[in-house]
Amino acid sequence: MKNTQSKEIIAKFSGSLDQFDLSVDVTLPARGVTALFGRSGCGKTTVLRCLAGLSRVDRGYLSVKGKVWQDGNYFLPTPKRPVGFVFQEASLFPHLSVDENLTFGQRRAGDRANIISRDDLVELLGLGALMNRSTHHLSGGERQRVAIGRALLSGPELLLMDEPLAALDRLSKNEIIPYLDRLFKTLDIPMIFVSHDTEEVERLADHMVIMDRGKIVSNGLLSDVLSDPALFIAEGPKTSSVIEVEVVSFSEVDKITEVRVEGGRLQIPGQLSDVGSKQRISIAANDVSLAKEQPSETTILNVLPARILDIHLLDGARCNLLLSIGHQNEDGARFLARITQRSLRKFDFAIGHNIYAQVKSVSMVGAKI
Ligand SMILES: Nc1ncnc2c1ncn2[C@@H]1O[C@H](COP(=O)(O)OP(=O)(O)OP(=O)(O)O)[C@@H](O)[C@H]1O
Repeated sequence: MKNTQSKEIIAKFSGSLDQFDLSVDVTLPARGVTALFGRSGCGKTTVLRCLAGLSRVDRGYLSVKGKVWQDGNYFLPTPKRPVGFVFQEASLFPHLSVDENLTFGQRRAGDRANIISRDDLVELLGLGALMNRSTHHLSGGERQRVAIGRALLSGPELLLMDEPLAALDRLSKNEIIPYLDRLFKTLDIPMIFVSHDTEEVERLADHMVIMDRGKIVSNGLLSDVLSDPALFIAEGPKTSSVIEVEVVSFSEVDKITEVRVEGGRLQIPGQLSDVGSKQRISIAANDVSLAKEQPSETTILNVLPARILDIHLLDGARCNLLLSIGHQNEDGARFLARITQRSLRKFDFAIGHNIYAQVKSVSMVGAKI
């Protein structure tokens, strides 16, 4: 296997597969979770299959953390790729217990290095009480926890997950996400998961890639991609932006948490977590309204000085505005506001204007280390 200087993942796949045209050229981080997002049929699973070596296009190149897995002359076959693959439905061995399923994964590792000890994995995934159980009677969420554990014990250098939570209902998703969140933060390998669900992406991903019709249309930090006003995902009714914050204080009197964001501060009802901790919050574009002057009397807790960085007209009556917190420069945390085009005209809002953003509600997404 050849080596290259790049320590990231470089993936270039182009060609036709069963009449589907794929044209992907992307560089992904070597650590953390990347969400692969896009409409049904845009090619997400096909990209995962190419990464795993299960599909082969005419022109393919893949290097993972400095090792070339394929290029014009060389193709590392699937069984030799150090990849953990998790599918939508956990394909556990029904005749084996949870413990034995994990052992099977461990055997696959051969002489590949452990990326996590079995004990730590069992602890982080909360599998201790399930070890002697047959896989027949596990819940969907439990099955997926075992499947992810088994994949990670096989010593992968890349973890690929194809809609691992899609078969679960909302309650089961809410149950499994904290386990995955804790686990993923401890792993030093790149993890790529396909998802349709922005809530799960906001919670688990650090990086986001958006596909459309076999091509990559956006690739970057989760917060940057989610706040791109021109992307099709910013057009939906539930569009929201994700911002990293630090908890600054909690008022026992009125139970309000104050957090610091780039360029300002926000107040959030309830006790979020310990002072000093890093968190991730989400602001729905529909919950943001704009004012030209600072409103003198309002019940809204968060009225933020902000600058308009971009305006994107949507079909119909509405538009998305990209805002940056603060009036002094454009380095503040960025988020989207959704207003009507009538209001845009009435107040004559334009790129570069300083305005006041009234944020009606902020929701906690999860803890970030
Ligand atoms: N085995 C196959 N034979 C023929 N065409 C296929 C096959 N698998 C996928 N395709 C086609 O390739 C295209 C991309 O499919 P792919 O499964 O990669 O999309 P996707 O983004 O993962 O979709 P979804 O979100 O619905 O799972 C689609 O047009 C699909 O119909």
